[in-house]
Amino acid sequence: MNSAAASPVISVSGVTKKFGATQALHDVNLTVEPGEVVVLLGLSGSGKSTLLRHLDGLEFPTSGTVEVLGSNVPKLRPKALRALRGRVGMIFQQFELVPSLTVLENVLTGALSRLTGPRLGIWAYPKSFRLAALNHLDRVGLLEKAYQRADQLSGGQQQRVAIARALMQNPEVLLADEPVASLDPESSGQIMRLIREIAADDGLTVVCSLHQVDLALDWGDRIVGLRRGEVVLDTPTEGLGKAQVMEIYGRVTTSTAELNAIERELTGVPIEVPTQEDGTAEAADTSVPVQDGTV
Ligand SMILES: Nc1ncnc2c1ncn2[C@@H]1O[C@H](COP(=O)(O)OP(=O)(O)OP(=O)(O)O)[C@@H](O)[C@H]1O
Repeated sequence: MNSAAASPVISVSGVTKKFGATQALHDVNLTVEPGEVVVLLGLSGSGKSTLLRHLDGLEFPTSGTVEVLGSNVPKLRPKALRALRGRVGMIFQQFELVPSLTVLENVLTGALSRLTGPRLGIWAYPKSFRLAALNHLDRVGLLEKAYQRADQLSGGQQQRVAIARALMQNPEVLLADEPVASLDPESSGQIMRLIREIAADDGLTVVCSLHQVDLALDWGDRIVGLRRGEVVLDTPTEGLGKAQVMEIYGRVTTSTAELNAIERELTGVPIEVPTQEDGTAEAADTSVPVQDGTV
């Protein structure tokens, strides 16, 4: 193996991010190796989007370093940052398609970082790009929808278009910010399977934020749990159970109400937490083994 292949794709070190008085990230460290499929797991407001946005240079750290594909992201000049973004595909909870454009043209916009000047209409793109876009639509199972307006598609179909658009960049890294939060369970499963399939076929490194423990355990190679901007869990999913994930979240909170809220949001089902007289949760049962927890 050569040294380039052994280098991490993502290396976040000591990153703190403040938005005014709000500390969105606190001393975050994260290393992602080539081909890894990592889930960022956490509640709303735990810092998942902020961390993902640092990886694409959409946010810059207040302190700490962010390296992606060998580049020190905050230090990049605009042209180099654009070039890096061309190697990093991103998909979002709300798909972010242009509703009035056809599916095909939406996919083609994924190639804009490789072209110069504005492009209006599919005929403004070189033939090789149009063929590539059709090929990507075929991969996500939407070839027959190529000439429909994007807003005529279901949510799951729109997310497929967004994936095809990201593929148009020929990315090396795929970042997905709650990609199934707006979808029903069946479409969610299909989209998550599709992302894994494409990641395996194309050798992509994936970092995907989710808030459902079950989905994260089923889907990722590794879970990185965020809580109030801090990494409280970083472990392979193999052999890891939901109880262990919850136990770690339990160990980093002291309030019963907060723990119940975490359980409800992460799983949809509140658990009974024994309370002490002062209303705080009893110390977590440390008899449950925790793998590599960094709480
Ligand atoms: N541009 C911003 N300006 C001010 N505060 C922000 C900004 N972006 C994020 N925050 C704050 O930073 C914290 C982390 O937010 P972030 O969106 O990263 O969390 P999240 O885990 O992705 O949540 P969600 O799943 O709801 O998107 C929150 O308190 C949020 O209000």
